Amino acid sequence: MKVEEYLNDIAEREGTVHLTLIDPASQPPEVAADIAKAAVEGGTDAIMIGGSTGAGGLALDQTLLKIKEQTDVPTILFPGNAGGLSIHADAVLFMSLLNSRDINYVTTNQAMGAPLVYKYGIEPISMAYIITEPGGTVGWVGDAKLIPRNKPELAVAYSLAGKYMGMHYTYLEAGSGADQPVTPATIGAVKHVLGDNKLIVGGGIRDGKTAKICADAGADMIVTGTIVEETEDVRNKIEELVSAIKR
Ligand SMILES: CC(C)=CCC/C(C)=C/CC/C(C)=C/CC/C(C)=C/COP(=O)(O)OP(=O)(O)O
Ligand SMILES: O=P(O)(O)OC[C@@H](O)CO
Ligand SMILES: [Mg+2]
Repeated sequence: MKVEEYLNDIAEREGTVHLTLIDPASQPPEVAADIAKAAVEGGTDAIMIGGSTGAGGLALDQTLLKIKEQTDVPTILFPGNAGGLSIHADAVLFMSLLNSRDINYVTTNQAMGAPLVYKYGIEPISMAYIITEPGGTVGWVGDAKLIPRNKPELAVAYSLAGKYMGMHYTYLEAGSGADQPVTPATIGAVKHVLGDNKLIVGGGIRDGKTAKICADAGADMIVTGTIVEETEDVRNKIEELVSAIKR
C-alpha cells in the first residue's frame, strides 16, 4: 500500500493520524532509532525525518537505516531542502512553502530534488506548506511571510490556492517549539475549505489536551517533534498524545 493511502485510511478509520518528527541532526542514529521504536510502541502511525538546518547526508541515511531496523511503520522525509532526501525513506512530503518570499522554497529545491525522488523511487506526497506566527527556525530559514495568528482568512487563502494547484495535503506550521500551536479558528477555517483534502497541523503541540483541541478543530494529522526529543518517557508521552486524538 502507498504511504499516502495508509495515512488517509487511518485518518478515516481512527479520526486522526499521529506523526512523530525526528530531526537527524539532534541525536545519533541509534538514539533516533530508540526514540522511533518507543514512539511506535506508544501508537504513532509513521515517522517523519527532517530538520531545517543540517539534516542531510550520512547522518540522514544512517538515521533512516537504524529506524528501519527497529520499526515497521512508514518513514516519511520532511526535507528542509533538496539535500534532505534519502534513498532509504518510503515517502517524502513533496512540499512547496507557499507563503515564502524565496523562490528556492517555492519551486527551486523541488526541481533540484525531483530527479532524485524519481531515481530513488521515493513516493512523493504533494503538499502545501504554510507557516504561521511565530514560525520559529523554519519560518526564518524558509523566509516565510508569516500568517498572523489572528488572520484565519489568510491561511484559508493559501490553503485553497494549494488545493486548486492540486496538492493533496496542507500543512499548517507554527514552527518547531512554538509557544502555542496554530489557533483552532485557523485550523477550522482551513479544514472547512479543504473538504476531503488532508490537513496536517504541527508546531508547539506538547500534550494530549492541546493535540485534541487541534484534532477537534479539524486537523487530520498531528505532528509532534520537540516534546518527543525532550521527554524522558517517549512511549508514555506518545500514548498520551495518541489516545487524545484517536476515536
Ligand atoms: C520537496 C523538497 C525536495 C524540498 C522542500 C524544501 C522546502 C519547501 C522547505 C521548506 C522550508 C524548510 C526549511 C522546511 C524544514 C521543515 C522542517 C523539517 C522543520 C522542522 O524541523 P525541526 O528540526 O523540528 O525544527 P528546527 O529546525 O527548529 O530544529
Ligand atoms: O517540534 P514541534 O513543536 O513539535 O513541531 C513539529 C513540527 O511542526 C515542526 O516542523
Ligand atoms: Mg531541529
